[in-house]
Amino acid sequence: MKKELRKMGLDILKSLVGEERSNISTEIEKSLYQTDLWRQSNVIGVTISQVHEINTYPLIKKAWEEGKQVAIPKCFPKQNQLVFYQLTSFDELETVFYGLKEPIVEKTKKLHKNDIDLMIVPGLLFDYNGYRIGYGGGYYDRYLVDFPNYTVALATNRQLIEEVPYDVYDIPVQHLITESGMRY
Ligand SMILES: Nc1nc2c(c(=O)[nH]1)N(C=O)[C@@H](CNc1ccc(C(=O)N[C@@H](CCC(=O)O)C(=O)O)cc1)CN2
Ligand SMILES: Nc1ncnc2c1ncn2[C@@H]1O[C@H](COP(=O)(O)OP(=O)(O)OP(=O)(O)O)[C@@H](O)[C@H]1O
Repeated sequence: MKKELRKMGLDILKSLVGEERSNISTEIEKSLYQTDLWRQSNVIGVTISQVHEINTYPLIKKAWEEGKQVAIPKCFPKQNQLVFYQLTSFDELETVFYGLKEPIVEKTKKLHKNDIDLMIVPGLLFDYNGYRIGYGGGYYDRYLVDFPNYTVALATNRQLIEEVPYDVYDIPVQHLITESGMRY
């Protein structure tokens, strides 16, 4: 079930191309910047987007411009664990498995969970209760168990569906922002 939905979510993201893709990204960004979530957060946790994902590069640049700190995850696959590092320049990234870009440990400083004010959680499909389908690593579900601050996801309206099946360990996101604004 989750597997088919994962493919569906991935297909939706991959179907976004050209001007439509950039318009959606811009609308999502504008909505995010208008929220208190963004304005009141000094440290933003966010992934380095891949080509088919909602573009996070502009958000990262905007955060730096506004004097915010940016925390980027690195995967530790053996424990399925994420650790966040403070990125101050795109030169501090390296490409790892699946073409994922991650912070270079030697060039960046580790950030503690409590220090991240707003976590932008990636996902492929979402429902109205904040349940999400991710890539299946369970990385975020594990990380968010004792995450004390705010969570938000960015997606196109097409990634928002009636109901996502969830398990006991799934942690819903608190907020979802699409090209129509903050949906919840
Ligand atoms: N840009 C970006 N970076 C990101 C994420 C993301 O969604 N987007 N992540 C979001 O979480 C984390 C990486 N997520 C990952 C999720 C799964 C696998 C993985 O190894 N998948 C296996 C199948 C796992 C299984 O089904 O048990 C595979 O593809 O072989 C790797 C990384 C952190 N960085
Ligand atoms: N808190 C947890 N403790 C132990 N195992 C977990 C936990 N959360 C998730 N898992 C395991 O991780 C695997 C993947 O979970 P799931 O399918 O929900 O991933 P996902 O939400 O799509 O991925 P992600 O959280 O990385 O975006 C599951 O097989 C589950 O057993």
